[in-house]
Amino acid sequence: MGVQVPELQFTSLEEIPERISTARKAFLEHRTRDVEFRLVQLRKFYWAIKDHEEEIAEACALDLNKPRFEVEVAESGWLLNDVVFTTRNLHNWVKDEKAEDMDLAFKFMSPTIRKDPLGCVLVIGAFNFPFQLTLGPVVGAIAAGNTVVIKPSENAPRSAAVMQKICEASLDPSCYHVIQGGVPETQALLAERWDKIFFTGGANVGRIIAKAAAPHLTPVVLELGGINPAIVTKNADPRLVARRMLWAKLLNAGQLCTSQNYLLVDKPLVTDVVEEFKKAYKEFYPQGAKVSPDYSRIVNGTHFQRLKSMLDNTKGKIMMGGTMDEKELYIEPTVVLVDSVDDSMCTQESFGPFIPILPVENLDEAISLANGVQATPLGLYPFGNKADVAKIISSTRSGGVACNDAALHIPTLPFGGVGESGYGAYRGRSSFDVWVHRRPITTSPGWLESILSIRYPPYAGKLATWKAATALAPDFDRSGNKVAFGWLRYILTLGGGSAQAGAGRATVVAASEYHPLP
Ligand SMILES: NC(=O)c1ccc[n+]([C@@H]2O[C@H](COP(=O)([O-])OP(=O)(O)OC[C@H]3O[C@@H](n4cnc5c(N)ncnc54)[C@H](O)[C@@H]3O)[C@@H](O)[C@H]2O)c1
Ligand SMILES: CC1=C(/C=C/C(C)=C/C=C/C(C)=C/C=C/C=C(C)/C=C/C=C(C)/C=C/C=C(\C)C=O)C(C)(C)CCC1
Repeated sequence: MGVQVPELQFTSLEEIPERISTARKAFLEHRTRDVEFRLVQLRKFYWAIKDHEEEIAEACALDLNKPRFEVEVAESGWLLNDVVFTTRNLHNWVKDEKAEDMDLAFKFMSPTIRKDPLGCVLVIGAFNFPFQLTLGPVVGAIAAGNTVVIKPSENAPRSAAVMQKICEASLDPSCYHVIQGGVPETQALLAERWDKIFFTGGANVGRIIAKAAAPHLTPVVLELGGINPAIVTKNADPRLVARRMLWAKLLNAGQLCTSQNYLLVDKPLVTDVVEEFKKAYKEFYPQGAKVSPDYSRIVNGTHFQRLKSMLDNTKGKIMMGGTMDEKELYIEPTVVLVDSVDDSMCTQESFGPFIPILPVENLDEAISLANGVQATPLGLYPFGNKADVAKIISSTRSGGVACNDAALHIPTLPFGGVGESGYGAYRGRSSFDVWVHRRPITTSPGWLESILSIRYPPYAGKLATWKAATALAPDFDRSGNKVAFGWLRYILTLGGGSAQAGAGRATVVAASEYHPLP
């Protein structure tokens, strides 16, 4: 350690519109259209992240007391891999796609899908994994050819300052801008028109973002939190449950949007699960979490007080942990046995190291409670045998599911919420897809004019030909049942059927309509 980390300086409010207009102008001048330009930006970005790894670690330590291992796995190392993965695949992702499922009649128009950049976009980051969650979406936005304005969270100020340094050291200053600030600066950004806004944070601010975007018809991605359940059936292994669930609450001291908020545990397993939590805690932190270099702190006093009042107000029984130190913003990993989902430990997203356990009679009760607490959380963590897990997945909804695990998300799988946990997904290829418009392009050759002339007035006598050429015949009856061998009948009668059959007819009928141009 010992590297100097810059202080965060807020951007002046007057400067914000000018910076946005520079970014917009750069897009309108097509500077980011060229794929080689994007690749060079990403490659320079990679080396800037690499060159600032010490500062990233120091900033994360100052902001959150984040352990070096977690920084390298989930911040700098995560981003470095993300950039390499993107640069390796970008030539493939940007390629025009041949449109699928096309009727032969339209194949002559060479239908393709172009992946067009959206324009000038805004990324607003969160504090908890500041580098990953702010610059991760930016990697995709650059790859897709957008110009980007980046607003890191002011709640991780040192990380925000280092992000600015990294961006300014590597990225084209006309296309990519970092704006620093809190609520007034974010509101100044939101007053402008964007081609997409990508927000990671809580649902309350998410609503503010969506409202601000609506008058401009700006599409929004909302990566929000969730009151994520873990469901533990009688067939689960208590040791595995405890080790994995505890891990999700040790990472960044539980300030992790994918960590479980509460556990619904089959009654006969509760004692064993609690005992295994104690064993795992002892194993992970033999001297306790407070003196360990491998345990983060709560980000600030406001969040500390919020968490403290959750614990103060619980009617549950503390089974493990429960200590805290406001001066150090330290809260111990804490297991609480509760008797209702209405307990203060379960009614809100803790975003901290709390592990409330609610005993349940059976799996049906667990599913019903989970759906009642929040029907669309960000993550869901079922523990049990194959049949239990299958039943849980098919009776619930969530952004993602990690069976027999906690908080896990493979870095290149699409990641995003559903319903109350947000909308839109990124990571891996989805980080590119989320930032492009799939623009269908067709080209109608001149020689097709005689066939296409069926669309022009006068219409008299043309409808029957049109229908015969284009109508798809159903392969199902009025009761909704699939008709066996329906396709054969349609082909034999030239009455419709599959796309291929329709295409054949279209060509035959259109050819019969052929009249040379006058
Ligand atoms: N789905 C995900 O990927 C993900 C990741 C991390 C965090 N989260 C969620 O984020 C929440 C915690 O993160 P946070 O506290 O940084 O989020 P937050 O909701 O406080 O949002 C932070 C951002 O919003 C801005 N902001 C705050 N109030 C505003 C207002 N009134 N008007 C305009 N802008 C405003 C801040 O300047 C900051 O940039 C948790 O709910 C967590 O679950 C979700
Ligand atoms: C190592 C070898 C192998 C493979 C081993 C495997 C598969 C190990 C897997 C380890 C995992 C899953 C480690 C995960 C660590 C994650 C950390 C520290 C933190 C992540 C935080 C994240 C993503 C935060 C996100 C936050 C969000 C979205 C919101 O708040 C073999 C078996 C292949 C070969 C031998 C060697």
